[in-house]
Amino acid sequence: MTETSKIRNHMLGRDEEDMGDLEFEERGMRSKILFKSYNFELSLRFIFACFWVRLKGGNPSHTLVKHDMNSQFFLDSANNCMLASSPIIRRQQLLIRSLCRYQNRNHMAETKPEDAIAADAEQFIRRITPSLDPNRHKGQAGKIAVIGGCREYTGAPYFAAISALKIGADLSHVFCTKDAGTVIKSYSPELIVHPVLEESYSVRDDEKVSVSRTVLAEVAKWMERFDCIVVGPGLGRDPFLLDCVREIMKLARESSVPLVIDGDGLFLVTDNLDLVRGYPLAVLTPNVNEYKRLIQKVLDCEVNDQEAVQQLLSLASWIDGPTILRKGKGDLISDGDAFVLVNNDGSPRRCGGQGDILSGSVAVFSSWARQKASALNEDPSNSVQNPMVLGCMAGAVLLRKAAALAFANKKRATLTTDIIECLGMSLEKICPASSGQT
Ligand SMILES: NC(=O)C1=CN([C@@H]2O[C@H](COP(=O)(O)OP(=O)(O)OC[C@H]3O[C@@H](n4cnc5c(N)ncnc54)[C@H](OP(=O)(O)O)[C@@H]3O)[C@@H](O)[C@H]2O)[C@@H](O)CC1
Ligand SMILES: Nc1ncnc2c1ncn2[C@@H]1O[C@H](COP(=O)(O)OP(=O)(O)OP(=O)(O)O)[C@@H](O)[C@H]1O
Ligand SMILES: [Mg+2]
Repeated sequence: MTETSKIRNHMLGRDEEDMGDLEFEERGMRSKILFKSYNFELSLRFIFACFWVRLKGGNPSHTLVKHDMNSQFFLDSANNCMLASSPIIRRQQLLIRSLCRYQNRNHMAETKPEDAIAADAEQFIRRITPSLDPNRHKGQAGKIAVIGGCREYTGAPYFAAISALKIGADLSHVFCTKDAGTVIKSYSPELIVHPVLEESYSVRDDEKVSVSRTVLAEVAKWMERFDCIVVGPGLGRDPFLLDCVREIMKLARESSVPLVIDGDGLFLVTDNLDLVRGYPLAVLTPNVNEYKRLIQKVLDCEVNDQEAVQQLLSLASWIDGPTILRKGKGDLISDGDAFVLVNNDGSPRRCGGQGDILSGSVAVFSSWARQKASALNEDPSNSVQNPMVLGCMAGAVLLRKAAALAFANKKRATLTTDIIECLGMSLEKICPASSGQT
């Protein structure tokens, strides 16, 4: 008998008719069970049934109980049950209420909440950006790697990697396919390019195992030197290539190297959620399509913009660790606990590549935030100060400022390279190079 059948049987008890308005689904991955009910009592009965079944040896790894829009229970793999009264849920609700208040106040034109949020974010950027101290050596301001770049896409990994340098990282590497290597090198001598990845068309079936090992070894040599790895810009969807990248991600996780996952990296992760599940050093940066796929896969429903905040919190709770930055007109960020909306002015141009700038920026800022947190001995498990959330917030604010500045200069002709050129000036306005802050 499956765990869900046991739970269902236990819940049914004597009075089967009480189960009237239940929606009960068994999910494929790791016996996830989603239970929705508008009946509070039934939700509680479900939780007790789960505990009972687990006590008897069952172990559904994640159980989400939704009881209308106002409360939610989440049982994690350690059988900890977050009830509606838990601090985490209370904080979620508080943040949602604050957001609503902001929206209302905005309607009444009393204050501009986006300005207030942007000001907080700018203060935070000032706090984490390292000073240009002559005593620091190369590498201390960040070593970033981008895994991406194939025959079709050479722009995306370049945009991500060069943005990291323009913001202030010391070294930026790109791991791409052989075809893409020379092209990316020719865009910039600043990037360290490793053309080590292979696509199916260039590898015979009988070579695949050994080629895959070689690729992993090539990346492994460098792995622990990186402060953050961006996986996915311009990676493409070749199955052999994605298999190799999956192994690289496992290795990065074993080595506790933070990951920013974007573009085709999200395509890979959406079908292999265990790569990031329970990993708080991962950031997912989905665009509209990528978010839709994630929501369908994880929550098994459609994107609901009326409940955007709640849905993002649920998604992050399910994935249990990573921070999610949902890109769009406003950038929504959550790690399942904290929630941030970034919506300072950007550019009305939607040219391709802006998400790539963002992924490189988030990699740098989250590395700086982690560095600052460890220098101050801040508790990294305190998610109010989750450096990955703060890195997302800083990256989104800066990208939008740079995009606004580029648009002011170039109008309809604004391209991604123009925005990259404005990163330095935008950061300078927030955090002047001569300010000497530490
Ligand atoms: N200058 C550059 O080099 C730039 C390169 N870029 C790079 O492009 C890559 C894709 O990112 P994107 O943002 O275009 O994908 P997105 O909006 O999810 O999909 C749009 C539609 O296309 C489809 N589709 C995509 N890939 C497909 C495939 N291989 N084969 C078949 N279908 C595919 C997709 O279909 P679906 O995902 O629904 O299956 C959806 O309908 C990614 O690596 C990104 O980094 C960008 O960063 C921009 C600048
Ligand atoms: N409607 C909008 N108004 C203002 N800014 C936006 C809007 N949509 C997106 N952005 C900004 O552009 C950034 C990139 O979002 P976008 O949806 O273009 O990503 P993407 O599709 O992954 O980009 P890429 O072409 O690099 O793959 C967002 O983080 C946001 O700051
Ligand atoms: Mg993208």
